Amino acid sequence: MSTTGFALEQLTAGYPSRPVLQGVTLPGVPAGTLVAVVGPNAVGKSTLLKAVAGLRPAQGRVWLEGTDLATLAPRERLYRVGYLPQALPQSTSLMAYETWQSALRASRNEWSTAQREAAIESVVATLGLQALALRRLDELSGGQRQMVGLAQVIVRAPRLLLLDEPTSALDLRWQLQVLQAVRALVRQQGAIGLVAVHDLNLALRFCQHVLVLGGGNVLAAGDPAEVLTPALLQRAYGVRARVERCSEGYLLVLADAALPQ
Ligand SMILES: Nc1ncnc2c1ncn2[C@@H]1O[C@H](COP(=O)(O)OP(=O)(O)OP(=O)(O)O)[C@@H](O)[C@H]1O
Repeated sequence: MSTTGFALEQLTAGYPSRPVLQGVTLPGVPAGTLVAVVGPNAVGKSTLLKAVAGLRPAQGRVWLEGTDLATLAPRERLYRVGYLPQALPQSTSLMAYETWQSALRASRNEWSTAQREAAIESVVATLGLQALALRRLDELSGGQRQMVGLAQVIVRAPRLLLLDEPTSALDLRWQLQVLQAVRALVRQQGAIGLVAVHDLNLALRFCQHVLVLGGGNVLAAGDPAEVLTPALLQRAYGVRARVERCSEGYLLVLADAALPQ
């Protein structure tokens, strides 16, 4: 399997004595697509993102723009792939701006100083982070630190963004602002984004593709509006749920009851 976009072929990953993902396959997702990775707690969403990032040993293939990522040298993989972990960035006395500079020094050292500053200004404007740039990380709230961490990933302009619950600490406004910005960036740059999220309404609203994990493999994948049906939600999460179109025209998941296990 080879593709101009992104694909997974028989990806198997886990931990010693705990296999988590067994042969996950996701056929070609076109460039410019934001993919929601969803599924219940402990199903392996973070493990999948770490394996794709090259941070967990894995078998199988991860295709990006026709290249099997495992064949790349670590530095080249770092250039192409940006990973935002689920845990918030470490609190340090560095200013947000300095953390963005150091992210660029680590992964874009071929860029001139002017290019790096332009990239930082662009991400600050896109995410609306003007008020945070000169603040120290150890003085920021959890949500503010999450936005600084996201900017560290985006500023490098990776071809593949792996974002593990990037909105978990954000209020309603910032959830929308961040996912709107990520969707627009992925589209404009012809990149690929994989976003692990619990909020299926965000997946329905912002993602063009959804990968539903269950039992170590893919339960369903495709257009979120077609995949996230009440039957699938019952199977994946053990809930009785409705999917209804709101007055603004968006599909919304309404979970009515947890079913007995
Ligand atoms: N470092 C580790 N060592 C051993 N097992 C681990 C480790 N990290 C995660 N696991 C296990 O791997 C499985 C998948 O975990 P993972 O974090 O990928 O799930 P997840 O779908 O992201 O969950 P959540 O929605 O709760 O964040 C879980 O059973 C978890 O306990």
